[in-house]
Amino acid sequence: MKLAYLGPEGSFTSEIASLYDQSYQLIPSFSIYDCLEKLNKEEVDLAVVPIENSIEGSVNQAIDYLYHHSVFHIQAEFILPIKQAMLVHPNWVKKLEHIEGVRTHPQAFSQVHDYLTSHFRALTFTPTTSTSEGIKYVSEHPEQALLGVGLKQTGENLGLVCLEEDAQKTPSNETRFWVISKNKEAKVQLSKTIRQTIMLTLPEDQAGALHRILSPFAWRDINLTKIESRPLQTELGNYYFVLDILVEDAKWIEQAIAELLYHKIEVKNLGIYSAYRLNFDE
Ligand SMILES: O=C(O)C(=O)C[C@]1(C(=O)O)C=C[C@@H](O)C=C1
Repeated sequence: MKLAYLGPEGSFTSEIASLYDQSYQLIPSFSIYDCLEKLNKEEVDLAVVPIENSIEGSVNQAIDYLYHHSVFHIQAEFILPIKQAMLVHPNWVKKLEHIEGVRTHPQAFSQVHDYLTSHFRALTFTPTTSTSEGIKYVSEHPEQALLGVGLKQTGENLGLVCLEEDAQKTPSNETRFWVISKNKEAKVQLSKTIRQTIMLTLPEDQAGALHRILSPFAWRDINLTKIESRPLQTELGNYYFVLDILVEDAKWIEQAIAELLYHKIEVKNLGIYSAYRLNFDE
């Protein structure tokens, strides 16, 4: 069985992929879109993708793909602490004033933007499909005065020097990842947090839409951990909604969903899954 992840090896996503289930063959993929396409075309059994970061918010490419394509099931959620290391080729360690650019994933770039502006002059930012892709480029181009950003270990394995281990804006930087399947529903394991995610589409021009979405949950005392609207990509002003629900009693959630359906709200159910917070420092 195969599991697609955002590669190359050494990305934050690969950390999750390699600890998920050792029996899967890991398939590094070029982008989040590519991972989910492989899953949708059933070339792999699972895909692991980043969903949300505590500094930068949702990973829209992943959320939108799940809404616009097929039926997917979330198998599990992992929350990983993210330490963004600032990495440079040894050639440039003593000549940091010559650094001209940074090559990394846009999420990582935003997370370390403050560090870059306070330590370097204006740098050219070149987006890469993952942090590990950027780090690999920096290590393979010693003649270019560049910085890579991402996992310290990935940089050091490729011969780069770490200038700063924790270059992100805030000390608590975390990213949520989902392990996703296409046809297989999740077997929910016992965990501290059990969540359910649904995506909602409203009938056109409904007055009090947000109220209609929230009230079935509010009066049943169901805890929502996130609500977000995303453009439907039809025309300006049309949205779909993503709700993360804390599962305490699944029966009440079923009833709330039935109420939504009664109001002609379309519900795409990504299922009930266990959520785990990882901390490698403990
Ligand atoms: O580029 C990586 O290493 C990834 O795994 C992607 C990703 C993301 O898209 O959010 C994952 C965690 C960090 O927030 C930065 C980048």
